[in-house]
Amino acid sequence: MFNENQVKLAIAPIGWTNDDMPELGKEVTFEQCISEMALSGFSGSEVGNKYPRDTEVLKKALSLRGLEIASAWFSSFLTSKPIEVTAKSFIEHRDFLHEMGAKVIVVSEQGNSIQGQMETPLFANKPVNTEEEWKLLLEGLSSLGDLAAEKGMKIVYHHHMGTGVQTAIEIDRLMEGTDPEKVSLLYDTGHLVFSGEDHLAVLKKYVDRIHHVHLKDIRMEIVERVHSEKMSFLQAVKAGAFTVPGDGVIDFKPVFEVLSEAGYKGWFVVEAEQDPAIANPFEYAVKARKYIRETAGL
Ligand SMILES: O=C1C[C@@H](O)[C@H](O)[C@@H](O)C1=O
Ligand SMILES: [Co+2]
Repeated sequence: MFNENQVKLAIAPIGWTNDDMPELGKEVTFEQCISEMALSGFSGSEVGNKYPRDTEVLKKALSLRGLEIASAWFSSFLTSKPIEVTAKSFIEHRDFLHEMGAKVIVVSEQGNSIQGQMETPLFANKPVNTEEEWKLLLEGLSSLGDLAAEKGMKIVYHHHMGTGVQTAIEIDRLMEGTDPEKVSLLYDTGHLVFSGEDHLAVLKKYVDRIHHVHLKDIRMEIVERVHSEKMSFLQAVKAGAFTVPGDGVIDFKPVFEVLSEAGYKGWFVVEAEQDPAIANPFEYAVKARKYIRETAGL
C-alpha cells in the first residue's frame, strides 16, 4: 500500500507522560519511554517534557534505540500577543528541531484556547475566532511558514479540540486563507471524530496539503459523556476519550487508502494520550503497532 521508503512510523510520548497534565505518568522515566517505543517497533517519536534539550544527549539516547525525532508541538499566541513574541520562541523551537533532523514543525494556536482548562466544559465553551483573530492567525502563520522555510522546513497546523480551529468549516477557512507553500495541515483523526466532523471528507479535501499525521482513536462512549456531563478537554482525556488505533471506533483502513493513493510521504505518529496508570503505554503501543501492520501493511 505505502512505499516504505517514503513513510515512517512514530509514537508520541504523551501516552507515557502527559505534557498537558504532567502528573499523569510522572513516575515514568525518559529512558523507559523511549526504550518501550523502540521495543514495540516504532522508529520515531515526538518530543515530550522529559526529553533532554541538549541535542547531542538526545541524539545519542535515541540513536541507541534506532529512533528519530519526527517533530514537536509548538504553541503559537498569534491572536493574543505581538507576533515578535511567538516568532522568538518559534525560531528557538525550529532550530532545535532542525538540529534533530525533523522536517516539519507542529503549530497550534493557543491564544484563545480552552484545551488546558481543567474545569471548562469543552463543547459549550469552544472559542470562535473573531474576524480580527482570523486575520492575526492567518498572517502570523504565513510568517511562521517563512521562518520554517529558511531552514527548509514546513509548518503543519494542528486543528484541535477547544481551539478556534477545530471544525471542518474552521479548517476550510484556515486552508483557504493561507498559501499551500507556507502552511500545511496536520491531520489528527482523533480530534476530528471527537468534534463530530467527517474525518474522511477532510482528508480527501486536503490530502495534498497534509504533511504530518497523528493516528488517534476515539472511545465514543466517553465522547457521549463529555457532552452529557459537560466535561473539559482534560477531564475527557483522563476519562479515556482517546486510545490507540484499533482500539476505538475509527476504521483506519480508508484513511490509509486515501493517503497511500495520494502518495503521502512523511510520518505517521500514533498519539493516544490516556492515563498510563489505567492504560499501560507499552501494551497499547504494541497493540497499535500490530493494528497498523494489519491495516496499512507497514
Ligand atoms: O498533538 C497533540 C499534542 C497534545 O499536547 C494535545 O493536547 C493532543 O490532544 C494532541 O493531539
Ligand atoms: Co495530535
